[in-house]
Amino acid sequence: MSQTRPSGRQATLVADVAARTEAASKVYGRGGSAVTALDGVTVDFPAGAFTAVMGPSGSGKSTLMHCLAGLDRTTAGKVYLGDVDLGTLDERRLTALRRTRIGFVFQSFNLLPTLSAAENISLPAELAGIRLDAARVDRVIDAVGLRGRSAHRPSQLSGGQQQRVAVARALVTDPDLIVADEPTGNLDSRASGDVLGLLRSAVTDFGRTVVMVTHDPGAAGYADRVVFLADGRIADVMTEPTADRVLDAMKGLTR
Ligand SMILES: Nc1ncnc2c1ncn2[C@@H]1O[C@H](COP(=O)(O)OP(=O)(O)OP(=O)(O)O)[C@@H](O)[C@H]1O
Repeated sequence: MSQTRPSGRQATLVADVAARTEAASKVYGRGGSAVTALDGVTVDFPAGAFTAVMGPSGSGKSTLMHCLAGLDRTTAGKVYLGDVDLGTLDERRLTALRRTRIGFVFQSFNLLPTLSAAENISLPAELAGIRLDAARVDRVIDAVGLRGRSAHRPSQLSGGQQQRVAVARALVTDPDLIVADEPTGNLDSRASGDVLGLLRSAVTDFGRTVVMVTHDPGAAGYADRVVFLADGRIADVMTEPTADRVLDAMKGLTR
């Protein structure tokens, strides 16, 4: 992957905050077997920016992402999506918010094998009661470079193409927040570059907000800023990251 900073990054970030945590803590288990995965994390995710979350294995990246996206709840502290305090929502409302306001991209693509690419893209929106016209789905398919593949099932697509379907699915509802958990973990460097370029473009060209967990300094180089976690706490925040600077910062965390 390129060691230089990809072009297209915004020089200044917008002041609005798409999501944030305030003294968020998450403890799994109880008593002697309790594990503190997040330990008082306060962090903002600016709207219209691409933030990477990095840190050593077990530092709390996935836990932070899951709490931010309403897939899990904090033990203490608060998580906001825009002005909404997720802790005040019951399960039904939290599910509705996830479906309508958050787009997800996972390492394992999570596509339904019996559905076409186009159906995989539109199904979550339809489940959330969002009407999508065919032209909109076509536009998103074009944007991820899959014109001519929309009738293909996942098994008829490469890994990189499947992940592009997943990115299109995350984009199609114009969500307030796109969370990506190791989106390039199963891809070769070329397909990784394609997917990261799409996430970058979603931010630069369409004003979306992306938060991405990654182990890859090259992938973090596509972001506007990198939040580093260590032992469930914020260890550092880097703006205008390059792969080399990220690598150095990671070495500092694991020493
Ligand atoms: N469901 C769970 N039950 C108990 N402990 C958990 C659970 N999920 C995570 N943990 C623990 O919480 C800590 C943080 O885990 P988390 O998965 O958030 O870290 P991570 O930084 O995403 O790690 P990795 O890079 O290895 O994916 C770890 O010590 C982990 O073992």
